Amino acid sequence: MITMDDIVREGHPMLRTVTKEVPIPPTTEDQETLKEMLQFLKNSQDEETAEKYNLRPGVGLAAPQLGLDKRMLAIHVEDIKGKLHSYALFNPKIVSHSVEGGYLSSGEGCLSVDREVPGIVPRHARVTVKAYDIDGNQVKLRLKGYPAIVIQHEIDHLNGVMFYDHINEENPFHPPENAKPVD
Ligand SMILES: Cc1nc(NNC(=O)[C@H](CC2CCCC2)CN(O)CO)c(F)c(N2CCN3CCOC[C@@H]3C2)n1
Ligand code: NI
Repeated sequence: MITMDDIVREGHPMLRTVTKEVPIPPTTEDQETLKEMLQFLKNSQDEETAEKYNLRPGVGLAAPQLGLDKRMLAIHVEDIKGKLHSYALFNPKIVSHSVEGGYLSSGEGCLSVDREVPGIVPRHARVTVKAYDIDGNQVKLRLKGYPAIVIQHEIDHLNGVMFYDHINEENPFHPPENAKPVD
C-alpha cells in the first residue's frame, strides 16, 4: 500500500518535471499503480486507517508525487452537494475551461509540501477534461466547484507546477477579479 514514505517532498526533481504520457491501452503495471493511488486517497480519508498508517488526508494524488514520470492521477472528493467524484485517470488534458475563476477560500496545501503556504490559489471555476480511464477508455469530464479545483491541482503536478506558484506575491489574499470561492 502507498504510505507517506512513498510521497516525494519539495526539492525532489520530479515535482518540477513535465511528465510523460503513458501508453494506451495501459500496462497492467500502470493500472495497478493507479488503483493503489485511488486506494491511498480512500485510506487517507478513513479515520482509523489514516491513524493506523499515519496518513495525511488527501482528495487528490498525482504520479510524480510518487517519483513516477507518468501522466496519471487520482481524485476522490465529494462536491458541495455530497456527490462523490472518484476518478483514476491516464493522460488527462484540460480541453476547455470557464473564463470565470474559482478558488478555495482557505487556500491550498500539498502532500509534497511540509509547510503551510498561505494565500488564494486562483484557478478556473469549471474545466472540461479529456482522459483515459483505468481500462483505457476515453472519458470526458465536465467539473465545477471542489472537484474542478482538485483536478487542476493534480494536472499542475503533471506539468511540474506547485500550488504556490499561482499565489499573488504582493497580496496573497487578493482574490483575482473574475473569481469567486467554490466553497
Ligand atoms: C482541499 C482538501 N485538501 C486535503 N488535503 N490535501 C490534498 O488532498 C492535496 C490536494 C488538494 C489541495 C487543494 C486542492 C487539491 C493533495 N495533493 O498534494 C495532491 O497533489 C484534504 F484532505 C481535504 N479534505 C476534505 C474532505 N475530507 C473528507 C473526509 O476525509 C478528510 C478529507 C479532507 N480537502
Ligand atoms: Ni499536491
